[in-house]
Amino acid sequence: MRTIDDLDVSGKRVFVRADLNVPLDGDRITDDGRIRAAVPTIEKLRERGARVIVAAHLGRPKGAPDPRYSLRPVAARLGELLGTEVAFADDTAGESARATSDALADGQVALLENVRFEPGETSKDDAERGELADRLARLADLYVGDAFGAVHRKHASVYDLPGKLPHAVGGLVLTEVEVLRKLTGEPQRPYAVVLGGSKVSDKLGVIDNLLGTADRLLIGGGMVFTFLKAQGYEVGSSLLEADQIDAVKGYLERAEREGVEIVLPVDVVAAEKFSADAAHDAVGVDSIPADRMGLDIGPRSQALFAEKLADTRTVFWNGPMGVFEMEPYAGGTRALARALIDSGAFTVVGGGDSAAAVRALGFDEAAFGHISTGGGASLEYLEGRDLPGIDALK
Ligand SMILES: Nc1ncnc2c1ncn2[C@@H]1O[C@H](COP(=O)(O)OP(=O)(O)OP(=O)(O)O)[C@@H](O)[C@H]1O
Ligand SMILES: O=C(O)[C@H](O)COP(=O)(O)O
Repeated sequence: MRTIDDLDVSGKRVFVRADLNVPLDGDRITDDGRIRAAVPTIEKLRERGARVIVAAHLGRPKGAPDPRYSLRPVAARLGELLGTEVAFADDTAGESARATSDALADGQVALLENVRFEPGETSKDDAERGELADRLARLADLYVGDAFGAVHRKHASVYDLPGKLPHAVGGLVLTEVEVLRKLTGEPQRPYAVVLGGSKVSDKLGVIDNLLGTADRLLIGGGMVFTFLKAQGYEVGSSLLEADQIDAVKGYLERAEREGVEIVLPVDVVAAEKFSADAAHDAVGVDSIPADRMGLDIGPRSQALFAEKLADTRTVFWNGPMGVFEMEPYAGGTRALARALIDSGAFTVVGGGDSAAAVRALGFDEAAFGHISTGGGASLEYLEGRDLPGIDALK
């Protein structure tokens, strides 16, 4: 793969696909880790006289403009971090984008509005994605793929656009891949993978593959309830992927056959509603009330998970153990991060919210082996799957 050092960027319009999918509270950015991670590549291109056009997605809007998912606040933060103004285009590939791109001088930076406001970005239809990629290609002379957190998505700006412009891989993607490679070769054992979070349907599928490589799989977060249901427990109004229950039963059987230990919570914090001030209690997994939802793993599970991690030598963790953004449900994630540090294992934490949780809960990032910007992307890399956003750069 060509890197940005192989490109002659001076005076050229360089399209950088970054992952700037940061958590927001209204229009306040609650963790800017992904923006910080995007800065070095942009900075390097600017220094070499490029006109940098940054594109990214935010959240999962439905292929149409939605002010809740505007990247405007991100443009402001990116400008602060770069120490220069970042122009903002009100659309992604329309008139504003063209005018903004045309107005850039050497060394200047612009950010386009959320690429997912365009239905072509996430379309399953090759022609529809191709049409958007054609419009994006007209904005630039060169393409740099640096959105590590989104390289597992076969999306127009990640997968189709590099085919239409001379392209290179960005520094963030290179760094991430270099670290993750350590986990795919011969990881030091015991090797544990901890899965949590809320993108349950996305991530349940990786388990089958992980059973072939990990010695131990610890399950927390919203992922828990499909497992509990598969074991015959009632889960109240917790997150549940009902159509995955049979698949999960299969994973449990395969794990048993192959001697991979799957560690599930023994208690959860069950709340009346999805709110910080809702009534909540820790209950055994066999007694989740029908009108409550599990929003964190409970104290007995925290102790169990710490015990199961104590002797590990390598750990990959993706997905918070609970809704850490609300203090009553942050205990599981806090305890897990502490247990990882105490284990002394080589630990990779992956994912936008997982990394944000580590920082929000006050842990020192240096206490972990690596904090990756990609959650789903890292998991798919570890599975050995083809990643469209990397393949397209080859
Ligand atoms: N039991 C639960 N019920 C509902 N939401 C949960 C639960 N446990 C955790 N979460 C939520 O999961 C979210 C993070 O999940 P997600 O799968 O997106 O992780 P991530 O680290 O951001 O990975 P990625 O980079 O793939 O998005 C958090 O916002 C957290 O509040
Ligand atoms: O948050 C992430 O993992 C990446 O930004 C990709 O987002 P997505 O899961 O909505 O495609």
